[in-house]
Amino acid sequence: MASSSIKAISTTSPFKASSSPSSQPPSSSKPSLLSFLHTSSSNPISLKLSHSHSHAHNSHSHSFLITNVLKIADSSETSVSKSQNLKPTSSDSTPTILVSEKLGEAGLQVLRGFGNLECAYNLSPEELCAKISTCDALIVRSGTKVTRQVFEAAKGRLKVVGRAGVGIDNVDLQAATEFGCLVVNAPTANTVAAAEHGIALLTAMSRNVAQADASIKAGKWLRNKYVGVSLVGKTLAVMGFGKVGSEVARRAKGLGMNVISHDPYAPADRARAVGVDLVSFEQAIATADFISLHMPLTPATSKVFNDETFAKMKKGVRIINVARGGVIDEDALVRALDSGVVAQAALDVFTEEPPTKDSKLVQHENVTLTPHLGASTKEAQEGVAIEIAEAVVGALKGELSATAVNAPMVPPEVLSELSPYVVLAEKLGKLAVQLVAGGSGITSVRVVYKSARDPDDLDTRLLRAMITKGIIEPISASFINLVNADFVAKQKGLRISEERVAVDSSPEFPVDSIQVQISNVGSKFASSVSESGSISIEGKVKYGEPHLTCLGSFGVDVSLEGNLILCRQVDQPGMIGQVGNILGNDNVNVSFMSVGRTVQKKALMAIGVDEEPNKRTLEKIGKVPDIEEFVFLNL
Ligand SMILES: NC(=O)C1=CN([C@@H]2O[C@H](COP(=O)(O)OP(=O)(O)OC[C@H]3O[C@@H](n4cnc5c(N)ncnc54)[C@H](O)[C@@H]3O)[C@@H](O)[C@H]2O)C=CC1
Ligand SMILES: O=C(O)C(=O)COP(=O)(O)O
Repeated sequence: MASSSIKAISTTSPFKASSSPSSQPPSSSKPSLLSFLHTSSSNPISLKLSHSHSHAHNSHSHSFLITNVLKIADSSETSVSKSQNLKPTSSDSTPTILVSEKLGEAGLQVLRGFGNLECAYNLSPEELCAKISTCDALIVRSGTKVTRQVFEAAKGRLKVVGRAGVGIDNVDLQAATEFGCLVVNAPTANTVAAAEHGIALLTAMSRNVAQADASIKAGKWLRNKYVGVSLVGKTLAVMGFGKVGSEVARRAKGLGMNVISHDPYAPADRARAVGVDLVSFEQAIATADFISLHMPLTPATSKVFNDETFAKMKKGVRIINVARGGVIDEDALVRALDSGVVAQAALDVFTEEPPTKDSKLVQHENVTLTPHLGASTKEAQEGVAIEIAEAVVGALKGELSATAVNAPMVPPEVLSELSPYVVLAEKLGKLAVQLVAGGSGITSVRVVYKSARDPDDLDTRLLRAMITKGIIEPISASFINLVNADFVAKQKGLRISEERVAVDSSPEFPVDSIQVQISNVGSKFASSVSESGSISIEGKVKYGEPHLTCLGSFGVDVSLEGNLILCRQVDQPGMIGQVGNILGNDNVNVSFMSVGRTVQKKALMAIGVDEEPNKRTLEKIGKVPDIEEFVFLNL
């Protein structure tokens, strides 16, 4: 029903259609705290916009509302995610946290104080999959592979994976994102430990400490065999000038080494501040006497040290790897060691851990090995354990983690400032989609933020995620959260473009208004169609509350709460009374009423009602002469 003059009646909103009745969350759900970060694409959930949802919004402060956006562990909400195929949580719905590798006691204490803690080490992949559907959080180190199968086996219950350390190459981030599972890591507490281990390997290797130790224990006294090389004055190439790399560089400078670094993303001034020149990859490997690896394992860095690159190195180069085994082609390294291109290697990490005992690399005389000990100091392990425990507990409480790996990191102060706009964004998304005829076929959404702020000073990712949530959830079985909003939008072919318009208002407020435009769709309420042919609505935050301020070309001022009847009518006396009478006679309580008008003698009436009027009442409104169209919306 897209035509402008036809009375468009929507008594049964498509947003209440459920994909499968059994998958419907209980209508008594509070706003889904758990739900925002929690999703399960394998676990379709119908998306009835229950009244209680709106009521809860009404009755809580914005600090509560923002938790609606972020919180994932509200006990009363677990039923949303468990509505099908899911094993029940523990009966008291306290979150269950599985720790699958050894974690420092201080971190375990934090976890015990918050949820049911289960420590189960050395689980096989099958055992992990069997267990995971009873867990809300999983904490791992580098030894647990958190694969897609794990997320599938979680059946929607797993909300956060905490990596007690830096490297997240053992977690399938894509799968985590698709399943709406937040991944957090502990990126800072083991930096020094890893750097110190790098230096330990550098010095031990250059003076053959491990080999000499083994020989003396074997009853030998080989003073001539284990003559080493000096470090002072030698060139060290630090590959990856991040947290660990820069600490290694600093320490190597202290040893009198000339340090260069290659890192395509590191700022040159940060390197200069440590007295390090950033150089190209080729230059680094061609000039270095020692090469220390400190980049993450990614598709771009996988086997970046291979036959071709070893061939470009200075003959007799020495390599230290405390990063990830996968950045080196290990067979190529054996060849380079055999040919003498690489004089020595010191390795803490391996493509496969543990490496096989008979691996040529492991057995090579010129190779010094440690079993992934970079982070293994008492201090680092306690620090990492606390860092990850706090991040996981925070995530389970619904706070956005500063160490989220697969979700926008929004600092708490930004979050608190944006909170009313986050609510507005979701409401606008929900409202916009309800204006689309049939509620579907949306492919292109344009969002215009009017703001007096400098564009760099306005982070819209959260707002975009909420608009996406508002648009997609009511019309699909997807459950959207901050983790998977962009992914689900893309999957559904929904393109969301954003535009910022500078306005001359107070920069004290981050956003002046948010406009949502949906193009190339029919509208069930023609008045919402702007001159450009798109459904267009605009909202503002007023007194901390979301308000609809523009609908198509009509200026309105309507609180975006609860149930709303929008009527377009001839601008003449008596219209409000007639509609008000119908509602009153049918026992429908009106919470507010607002009228906007245009010069063409058209008026737009917005009526807030306590509950959805029945079909007959709505039909009576439709029959009022001079009401040209109307729509019922549930916000
Ligand atoms: N052996 C162990 O126990 C430990 C290993 N690690 C590993 O060390 C590595 C570095 O950790 P952090 O310094 O904390 O991480 P980080 O993220 O602070 O630093 C990584 C740096 O690598 C750079 N980088 C990315 N791609 C690169 C490329 N193609 N070439 C050169 N540089 C590139 C990044 O720009 C970044 O500056 C990670 O792989 C981590 O998993 C970290 C701690 C302990
Ligand atoms: O933090 C990292 O990236 C590490 O490699 C440390 O690994 P671990 O926690 O000791 O298994």
